[in-house]
Amino acid sequence: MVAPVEVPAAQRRFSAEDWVLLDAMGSMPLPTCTGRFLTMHKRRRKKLTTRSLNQDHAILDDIFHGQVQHILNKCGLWGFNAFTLETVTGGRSLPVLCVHLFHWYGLLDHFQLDVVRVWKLFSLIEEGYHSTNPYHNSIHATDVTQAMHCFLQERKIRQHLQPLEIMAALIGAVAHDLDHPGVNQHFLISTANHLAILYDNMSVLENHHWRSAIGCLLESGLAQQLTPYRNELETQIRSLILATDINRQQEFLVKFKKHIDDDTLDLRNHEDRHFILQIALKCADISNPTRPWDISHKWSLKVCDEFFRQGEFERQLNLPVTSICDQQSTSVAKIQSGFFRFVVTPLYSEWHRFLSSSLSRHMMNLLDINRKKWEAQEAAEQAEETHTELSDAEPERDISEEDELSKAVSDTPTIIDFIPPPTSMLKENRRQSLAVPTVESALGVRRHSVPVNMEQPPISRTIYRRESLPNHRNTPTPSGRSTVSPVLTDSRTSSDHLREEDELMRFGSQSSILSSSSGGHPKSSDDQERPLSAENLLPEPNIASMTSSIAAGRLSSVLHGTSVGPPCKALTRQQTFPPPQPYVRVRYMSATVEMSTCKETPHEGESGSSSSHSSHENISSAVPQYSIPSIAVLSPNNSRASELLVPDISPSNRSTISNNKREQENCDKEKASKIPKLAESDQTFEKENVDPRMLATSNSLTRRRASAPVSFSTVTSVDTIHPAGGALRATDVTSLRRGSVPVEIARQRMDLENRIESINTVSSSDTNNYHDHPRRGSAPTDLPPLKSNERQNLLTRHVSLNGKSSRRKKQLRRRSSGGPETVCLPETSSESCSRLLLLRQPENSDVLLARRRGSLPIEVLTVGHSVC
Ligand SMILES: Nc1ncnc2c1ncn2[C@@H]1O[C@@H]2COP(=O)(O)O[C@H]2[C@H]1O
Ligand SMILES: [Zn+2]
Repeated sequence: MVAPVEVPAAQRRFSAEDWVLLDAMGSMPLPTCTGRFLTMHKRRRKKLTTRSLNQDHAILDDIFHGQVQHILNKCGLWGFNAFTLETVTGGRSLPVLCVHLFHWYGLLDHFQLDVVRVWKLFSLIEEGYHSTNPYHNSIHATDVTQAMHCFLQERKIRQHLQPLEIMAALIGAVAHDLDHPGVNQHFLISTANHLAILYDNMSVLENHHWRSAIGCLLESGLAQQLTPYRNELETQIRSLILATDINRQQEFLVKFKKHIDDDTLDLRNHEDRHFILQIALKCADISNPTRPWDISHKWSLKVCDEFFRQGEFERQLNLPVTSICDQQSTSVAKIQSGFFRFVVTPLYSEWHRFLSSSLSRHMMNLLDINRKKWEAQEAAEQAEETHTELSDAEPERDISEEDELSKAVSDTPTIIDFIPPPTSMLKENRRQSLAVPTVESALGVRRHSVPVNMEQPPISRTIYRRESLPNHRNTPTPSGRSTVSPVLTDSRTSSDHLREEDELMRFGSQSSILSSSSGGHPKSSDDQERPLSAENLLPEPNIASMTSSIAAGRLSSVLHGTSVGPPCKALTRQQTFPPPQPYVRVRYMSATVEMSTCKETPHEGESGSSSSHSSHENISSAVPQYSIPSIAVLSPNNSRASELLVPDISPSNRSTISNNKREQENCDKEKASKIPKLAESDQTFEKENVDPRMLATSNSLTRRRASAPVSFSTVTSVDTIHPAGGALRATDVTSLRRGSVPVEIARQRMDLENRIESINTVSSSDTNNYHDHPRRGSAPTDLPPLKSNERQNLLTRHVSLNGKSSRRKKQLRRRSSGGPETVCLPETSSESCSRLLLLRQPENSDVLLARRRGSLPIEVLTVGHSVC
């Protein structure tokens, strides 16, 4: 073992425990590197219904040829059902459809392509989709490709299309979500996923999708057959897939609208054709709402299933639950109504204006029919909720007209829920552990475990804050108000909807302007604070993110600019799914993402990296050897890997997308590395979600940030459960407890009864002691006592991210992002823990309720309610 004292100054960031583990890891055999570069270690392959029979004896064919042919013959119709094709092809709908289309368009003949390689390409792509994703799986790729095929048939488009453009459009469509992990970019950023770091939080998924697509082209051998066209083909695929970033929706919509208004699109022009193909792919990507109801409905359920699954992961990780992913406070109908209205309708209206064909009319009709069905379902749900509330509500409490109005639109997600704010905002002061909220703010924009100390804009219930956003979007004005434009007010009537949409549009374009300009601004010190995420709160060269002691040293040298050993070319890779529990996280963070050929680590889709060119030089040597099955993207075996990573943007290629200023910027910035961002980070903070046992007590207590569990080295027995605040020393509470989520680390053994009992035994002096100390995180904060009607509001009002509120008894169900407000102290030598309940005296139950923040368990709320 290497003692810390012997470590050179440059490496002193490792703790003693790190060195023990590093030493142990150094002696472990390294797994074999396959050059795979994926969002997961393992991916369960789809299980075909007849696999057990045909695997061994090939006695059964999974493909029902007659039916397949029948469906393929009709694949130009909008009523196409990808699920049916998936069934009759025995789970191979993607390669079956794509090979058929390559034949149909004459691409095999035109480019003299080997059909076996073509089949291999699409098989690889199919394999690259996660069959475990409810929505982002290969059937979605089939569906989008078929929609793209329909659009390519449109008179306005097809007459000018070139074979290369058709091929790029089909490959772009089928690979546009390749290796999608089933969670959105926000989640990847929040958990500091290796992809988010690699792409500097910009179009993280889309960058990964297009690179994976190029990897498949190489691995299938098709790229070699297409040598004369490769640069152009890859450039187009890249540009098409990057356009599917939902964050760029407004950017494209505004541009498209303007083109149509000014009648400036000339499809004889290559640039214009490419722009229309980008729009076509965007439309195809969100085409499911415009399909016949039975198909559309199925997709809706699937996409919400995936959202809710993400919500559960967020809950498990003690992250704020994304509004549309929170099954406890939203519904499929609400999500669909919002998505249809705010995302699909604006884009499809323009698409219809452009195409002006029978297909576009048909799609608009179906969209309208489907939207009405979801809205009817949403209204029925709301009526039921109202009914439940009325029957449960106190008799004297009338629901005012205003309440009714706000209820009607209360929980429908708006555009802000689907099209997230610019990533630049996420980089700002993102802290969860903030100070004392006011009653007004709690009533206005509070949701879940987001801090409630938000500044309120002058217009009541105006949205400018949503969950997971930085707390200060804009520099406050001298009056302390945010300068962010009001986006949406809730006190609207149906006649206000048009105006509202205008406002939403304005917000959207603001978003994209902000987004695209973010990179141009010099980074303030605030900008440099990395977004809240599990790994960001880990000590940088933590053992958890190392693959070997050699790699650790190398990564350390990359991160900290030291010269320990030869330059390192490997970044570490973590498992995205399932998200590890905070305390077992270290176990999951072992696989590596290979950056061996990553001469530079470019990213596309967004500007914003201020990284320097030099950093890539540090990433250039041996690769930790791991076996990660799946598609090769950045493999050293890839003959053109360096070109792949630094796409050849020749002047001619550049012209392809020259009308897209943002992508040009991206090309210019491709040589920027992500590493300096890590190196710049503020080293004075510990990271969250680290294995608590690996943190020194003093560090963990003083540097604790945000929502991760905290660890204490204090050794207490499970028998010494402290009764409420009575045994909770002020120093424990104030210095130990920080962050906005519960601090459960060890097992929780105490049931609700115990807690209730404990509540009743808390003494006022202890409570006062507790409140005397600076508060951070989600423990109740000091608020003025509430009047009874305010209390009623707090108890029953549901406040959404949108700032919309309604009184919903339902919301009294669990709303926290974590478990009970307990502090468990893991022992170093045994498993036992003790818990400290941060409780209050019974007579202060009003205050308790008023102080409710997201992480407080609902049981405690209920207790408080019952003693009112
Ligand atoms: N029916 C739907 N309801 C809600 N969101 C959807 C629906 N269809 C598509 N989306 C979202 O729109 C996104 C478009 O890009 P993705 O396919 O990456 O991910 C998609 C989903 O997040
Ligand atoms: Zn998609």
